[in-house]
Amino acid sequence: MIKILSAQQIRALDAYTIQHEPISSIDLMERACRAFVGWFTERFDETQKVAIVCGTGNNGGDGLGIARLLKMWGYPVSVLLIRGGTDTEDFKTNLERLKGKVEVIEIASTDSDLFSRYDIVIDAIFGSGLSRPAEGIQAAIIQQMNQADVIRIAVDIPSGLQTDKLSQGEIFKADFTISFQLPKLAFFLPANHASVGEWCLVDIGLSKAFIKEISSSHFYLTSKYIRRILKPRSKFDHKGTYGHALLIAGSYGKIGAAVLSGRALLHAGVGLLTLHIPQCGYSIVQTSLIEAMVDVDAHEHFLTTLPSLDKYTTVGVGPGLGQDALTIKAFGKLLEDFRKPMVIDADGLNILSANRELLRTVSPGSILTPHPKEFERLVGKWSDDFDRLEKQKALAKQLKSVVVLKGAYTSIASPDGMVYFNSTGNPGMATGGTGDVLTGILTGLLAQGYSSVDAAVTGVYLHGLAGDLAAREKGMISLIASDVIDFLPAAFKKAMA
Ligand SMILES: NC(=O)C1=CN([C@@H]2O[C@H](COP(=O)(O)OP(=O)(O)OC[C@H]3O[C@@H](n4cnc5c(N)ncnc54)[C@H](OP(=O)(O)O)[C@@H]3O)[C@@H](O)[C@H]2O)[C@H](O)CC1
Ligand SMILES: [K+]
Repeated sequence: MIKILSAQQIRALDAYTIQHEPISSIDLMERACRAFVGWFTERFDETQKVAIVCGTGNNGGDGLGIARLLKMWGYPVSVLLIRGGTDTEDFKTNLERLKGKVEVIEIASTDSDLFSRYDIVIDAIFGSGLSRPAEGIQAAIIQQMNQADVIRIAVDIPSGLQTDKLSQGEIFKADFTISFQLPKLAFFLPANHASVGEWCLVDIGLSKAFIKEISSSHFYLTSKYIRRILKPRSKFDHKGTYGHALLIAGSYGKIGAAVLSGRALLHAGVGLLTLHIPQCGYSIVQTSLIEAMVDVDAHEHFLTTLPSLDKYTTVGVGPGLGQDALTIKAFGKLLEDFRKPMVIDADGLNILSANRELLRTVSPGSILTPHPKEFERLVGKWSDDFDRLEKQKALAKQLKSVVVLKGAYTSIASPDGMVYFNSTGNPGMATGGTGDVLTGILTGLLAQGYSSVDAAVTGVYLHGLAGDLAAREKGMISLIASDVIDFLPAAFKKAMA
């Protein structure tokens, strides 16, 4: 997985690389400029008229170097320079190198058609050195860039966006952000999507030894990391090796949630599956999930009783459960009696929110899978995405469990304060039942003996990967939860290849 470092750590990484490679800072900047231009020239041809808006720090220095290289590549490029703040040495060097090659226009005020003659605007005003909201002429120019009818590309991080803190004021709204070597925490927070756009990393050869050594509590999941976790099967394995899961789900009119979750659970590789459902679901489940055993509740419509629990490796509970008073009672008894890690989702989470005394009976090592609304019921309102992240970490610590907060970059908080951001999935998955599918996958992995954190990161990754494979085949609009299950085998194969 890829470490997500703070602005301060990135500066330390810079300095370490310069010192130990060794490489001069201007040559490291040149490497960054080349990496950016490599990305750019693959996507845009020389007919594009380019404006590069530069500040006077190293982000601006990057912009000047990029201008020189693009000019060499034959692009019609101009530099718009905003003075203010100290000129860094590398900025000055690159300004010197630009003389006589590229037009540099110093701008001290905005006028409405500043960008009307360009096709692409590259933002190199501020990078990871931003320490306060953009103001004055910088803020006005950023606003002007955002209003122009151009393609907007940010160098390293959109100007005005803080790397790892709450951002305020004008922020550049990039269509693309080309970031050096490592992603920034800001990229994973929902509120920043409009500013970051589609981001990608370019390698500028920063010290791998330093990155290995430095500690971080935020990570970005990669296929390589997931591959290392997934365990291949061995010849002498048998059904028992892969656990016996109990799935408690479904109520009258919502038996589908139990079927979706059960199907996903089976495809996640569990050895045996028993579904506990109300009587109204008996023939539906026996017909649609022939590989699963069924244990029927005493009630016709919803959960009121529990089977004996000791033969089950793990329990998944919540999809389509409902919140009848008798269900709440049975759920409370489940938490009391089943003292092993379990997966709690949907109405299981809503029952916890409405009966907070039950929170202390959640078995340590469990996995909770709220979407933002369920999360708000659990922890209350948050002021911004950073506050939400802190609440997620705090809940994971309080329950000694893993909290999976579903969304564009689903985040997985472990009890020890680590947070993993998922790298798969797509908006086509915002459709009924995909949460039930995730619950099934997580329960299936937990039943096979994966640790709660490994089951959560792997399950979330595979769930999103299956959704990506399904979207590639069927498009995002028509994608439904069953498609995610259908592509789960391909996701496992791809992740283990
Ligand atoms: N390893 C790498 O990732 C490399 C990154 N490079 C590039 O370097 C920038 C970071 O450059 P830096 O000089 O640290 O800072 P910025 O260019 O982002 O900002 C310039 C200065 O602006 C001042 N500042 C901060 N906030 C504001 C504000 N709101 N208004 C006005 N001025 C502001 C601040 O100085 P102060 O003393 O005023 O705090 C900044 O120093 C990184 O993003 C990359 O693009 C290297 O090129 C190669 C390696
Ligand atoms: K920038």
